[in-house]
Parts: sequence; C-alpha cells; structure tokens
Amino acid sequence: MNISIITVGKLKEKYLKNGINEYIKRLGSYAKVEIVEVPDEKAPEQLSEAEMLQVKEKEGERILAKVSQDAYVIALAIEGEMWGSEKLAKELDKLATYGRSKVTFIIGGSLGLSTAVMQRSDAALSFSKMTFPHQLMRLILVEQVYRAFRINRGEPYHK
Ligand SMILES: C[S@@+](CC[C@H](N)C(=O)[O-])C[C@H]1O[C@@H](n2cnc3c(N)ncnc32)[C@H](O)[C@@H]1O
Repeated sequence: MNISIITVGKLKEKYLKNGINEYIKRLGSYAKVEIVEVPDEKAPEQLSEAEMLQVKEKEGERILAKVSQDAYVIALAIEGEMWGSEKLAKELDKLATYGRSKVTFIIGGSLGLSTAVMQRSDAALSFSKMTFPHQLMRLILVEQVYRAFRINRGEPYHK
C-alpha cells in the first residue's frame, strides 16, 4: 500500500521529527509512506472570517494539487467520524482487498481544512473532540497507521 500524508507547513520540532521518522521506518515492512508538505499561508491572530476562509482555500488548493485522482482520501477533522484503532485497521484492510492501494491522509493547517478539501475526501476522521496542533497530529497519525498494520497482521502490539 502507498500511503501519503499531506500536511500544511514545515515540521520544525526535532522531537516530533524523530518520532515520525521512527514510525515511518517501522512502517517500512508494511507500506510505503511519504509525507508531503505544502506551504502554509500567513495567518496572524486578527483575521476576519473572510480572510480566514481565504487562507484555508489557498492552502486547500495546494493540498488538492498533491492528491492523486485515484487516491482514497481520508481527511483528519475534529468534526469527523470517531474511529477506534480496530476500525482504522479494518478500513485499511478493506481498501487493500478492493485494490485501492493509494491512501492519502490530509492534515489541515492552523485554521483547518477548506470545504473543497472536505468535498474531495472519501472519509473524515476525528481523533477526538480535542484540538491537536497539526504538527503533533502527524506523529499521532503515523503511530495509529503503524498500529493498524500490526493489528491486521495479527502481530503483538501493547494495548
Ligand atoms: C490546529 S488544527 C485546526 C483547528 C481548526 N480550528 C479546525 O477546527 O480544524 C490543525 C489540523 O489538525 C488536525 N486535527 C487536530 N485535532 C484533530 C482531531 N482531534 N481529530 C482529527 N484531526 C485533528 C486537523 O486536520 C486540523 O485541520
């Protein structure tokens, strides 16, 4: 399976980089994983609603330019559907069974994802009602994808 994770902005924190690289290395036995970073738009504190919409739309265009036509797209969104780890594992297994070998996860920028990105997505996945920083979200996501593959292979993984 080819997994792309499209994210907005550059990852700066070294501790997150190290954690993400570790999980990508571990995932190497199960899937090809790439992280695609698109540039973020400047979003100062005092933006109007219209300006915020513009930021999300611009970032959304950059994200959509990186999405393959045949990819199954899972957008990460606080208001999405809450899945357990087993459900994520089952969904990835189902996609592999039906020959959908390209799976793209999308993580939004500081203001979230545009309507166009949500419309292109096949599923919207929430990790809880809490808001996580988008850079930390990358680490949480790669760990859960790794866990999903371990579950699907029936391999031991601490609960
Ligand atoms: C800082 S959050 C954006 C917050 C923004 N106010 C919103 O409502 O989307 C940045 C990105 O991280 C991801 N994210 C943060 N918390 C999440 C959660 N609990 N579940 C799923 N995705 C989350 C989403 O992709 C989001 O667009």
